[in-house]
Amino acid sequence: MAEEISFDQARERIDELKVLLDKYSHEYYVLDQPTIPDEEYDQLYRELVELEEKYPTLVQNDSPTQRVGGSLLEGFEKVQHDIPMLSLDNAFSKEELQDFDRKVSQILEDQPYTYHCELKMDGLAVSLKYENGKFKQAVTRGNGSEGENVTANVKTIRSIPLSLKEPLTLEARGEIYMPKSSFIALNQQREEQGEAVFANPRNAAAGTIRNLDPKVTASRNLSVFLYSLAQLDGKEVQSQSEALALLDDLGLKTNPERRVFESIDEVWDFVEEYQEKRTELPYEIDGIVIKVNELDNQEKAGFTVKAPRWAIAYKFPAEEAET
Ligand SMILES: NC(=O)c1cnc(N)c2cc(Br)sc12
Repeated sequence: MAEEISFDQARERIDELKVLLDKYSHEYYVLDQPTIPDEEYDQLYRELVELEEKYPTLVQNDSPTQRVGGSLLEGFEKVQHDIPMLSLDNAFSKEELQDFDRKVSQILEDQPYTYHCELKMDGLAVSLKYENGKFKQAVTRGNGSEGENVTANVKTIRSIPLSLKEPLTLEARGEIYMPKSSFIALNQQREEQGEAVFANPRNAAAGTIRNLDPKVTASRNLSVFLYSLAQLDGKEVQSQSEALALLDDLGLKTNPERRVFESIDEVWDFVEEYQEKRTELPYEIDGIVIKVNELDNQEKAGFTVKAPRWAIAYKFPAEEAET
């Protein structure tokens, strides 16, 4: 029997365990570079559960044990986005990318600019809000102006930290997705249980996020890639590449397959590179997102009614159905 531990000793140990478990969780789920065996993580986690059971008043809202809520959800309340979640104009050829570049060059009146290229995830778009560094709310894109509050389900996604490495208030946006391997395993399980299978990982992720039981969501191994900062208090960034570097520094998960280029021809090389590589990636992508990198240039370019003038999505040709 473990010797009796006092309230103050328990509080100290709970704080230590939270720091350790957050660190190991970041290494495993965000960096994909675990430094301890799973058994050691599980042992620390069990110790935290026991201490919190012994002293319930010491349970913190952002404790790793608080990810999966107990109760079934009634539904999803509607939430207005402070800033609309717009879609992107599409390009389907190198010539259309060159047209886009000519327009950007004209709008920026030949001021220097660079392009930030990122993978276009095939998942579901989500907005994450943190207040003073604490995870507060997750909302789906919905119709762009209004989405659904999916906080309880998103809280179960281990690659989404419940607290940031700095106490900042911000809104980060990205894509929730289901890795290909998890999609295959889930469909096998559903087939064995005589349930309808999901058509693709995007539908599986969307169906999982819209499930009314957070325990089901927690069991489905969803992940996230964040790709934009919609709001940021108390810090300044000058470019998209700096914004993503800040997300990394705060402990948020971003996609590492990204690069800055000076010309649309180099962008096209990147597009062709990933059109080849996409089948080897552990998640589905359906194109490349190309953004003017400098935020002052983005501001100068502005938006049309439905999309930014400073970004475009190159869509890969639909993959031949695997025979
Ligand atoms: N990297 C990105 O910006 C990105 C990736 N994947 C996506 N499905 C989307 C959608 C918009 Br809108 S942006 C974006």
